[in-house]
Amino acid sequence: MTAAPLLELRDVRVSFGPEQAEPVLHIDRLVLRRGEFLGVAGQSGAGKTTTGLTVLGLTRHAGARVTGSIRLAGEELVGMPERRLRRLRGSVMALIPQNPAAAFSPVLSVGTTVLRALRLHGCTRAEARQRAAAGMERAGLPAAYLTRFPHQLSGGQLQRTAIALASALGVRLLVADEPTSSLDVTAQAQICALLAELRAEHGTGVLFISHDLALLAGLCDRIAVLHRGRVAEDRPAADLVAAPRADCTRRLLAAVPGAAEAGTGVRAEAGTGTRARDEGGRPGDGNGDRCGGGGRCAGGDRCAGGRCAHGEGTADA
Ligand SMILES: Nc1ncnc2c1ncn2[C@@H]1O[C@H](COP(=O)(O)OP(=O)(O)OP(=O)(O)O)[C@@H](O)[C@H]1O
Repeated sequence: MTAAPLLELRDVRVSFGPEQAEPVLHIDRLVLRRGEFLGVAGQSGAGKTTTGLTVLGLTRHAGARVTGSIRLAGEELVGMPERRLRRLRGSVMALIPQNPAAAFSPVLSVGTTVLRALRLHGCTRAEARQRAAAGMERAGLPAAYLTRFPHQLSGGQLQRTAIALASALGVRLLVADEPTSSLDVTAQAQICALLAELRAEHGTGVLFISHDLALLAGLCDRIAVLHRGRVAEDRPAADLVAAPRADCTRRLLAAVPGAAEAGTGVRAEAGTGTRARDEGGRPGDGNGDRCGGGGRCAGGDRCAGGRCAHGEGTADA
């Protein structure tokens, strides 16, 4: 049985500037199901970020005109009053930005930001504290880090704190806009594994925006490739990278290091399958957890939450 769409975009057009301006984004249809990872790929300027921000109702702040239909769990977002949208952002959907510092005030401890967000969405003070600490623990960070200011955390730690908040809020939809592009491969793997845990625990659907097809291939169920604001192809990740149909997809694949030698097949190098713990967290066992990638992968079973992030297969393969 096919799961009902968590998010469905239909004939969505986004334009900036004068009334008669051509839309920079025109998506006929894009669907994300509950618990699904949908990769959104495309070269620079293709419309990836605009897609994510439009779903969250944030392009309107930049003066965009948005028409068409965006339904989240059946509720229409296009034209929704800002007040209601604000309530949904944080309780039902959230953004993990490329630069996590943007999500935190530089003059507040990250804990203050996290607790405020939780209180805003109905938690009592005690509940907020408990959920924030649990979220940090899940993200592999000591709860004591909540007392730190953003500049006292590394990019990866800050990104994990942002995900800890999303986890504490139990959001159903996460828009992750290039969340790992500024991180090293270990931190990248930690973020991917964390997102996969969110999926496993809350059934969170993730719109994962990246120009990195190898990363998306290892992490996502499906990938939609955008080209000049249109969906050029939208197919199961494995099929898309094995046999790309659109020229723009082929170009993105050609840009993956090593892809030229390996033909079109991309071996995703997204995760290492291990999740390091920062001091004060649960210590890793040094071996990493075992990978669920059908026994063919040397990673851990945290490797994208049972779905192998190494392009080797899936846990139940
Ligand atoms: N606020 C804005 N005003 C005018 N045009 C905009 C605005 N935001 C985005 N655009 C245009 O929309 C198009 C898509 O931009 P977008 O940032 O979504 O691309 P992208 O695929 O995320 O690119 P990148 O990978 O470089 O971040 C571009 O042509 C861009 O110039």
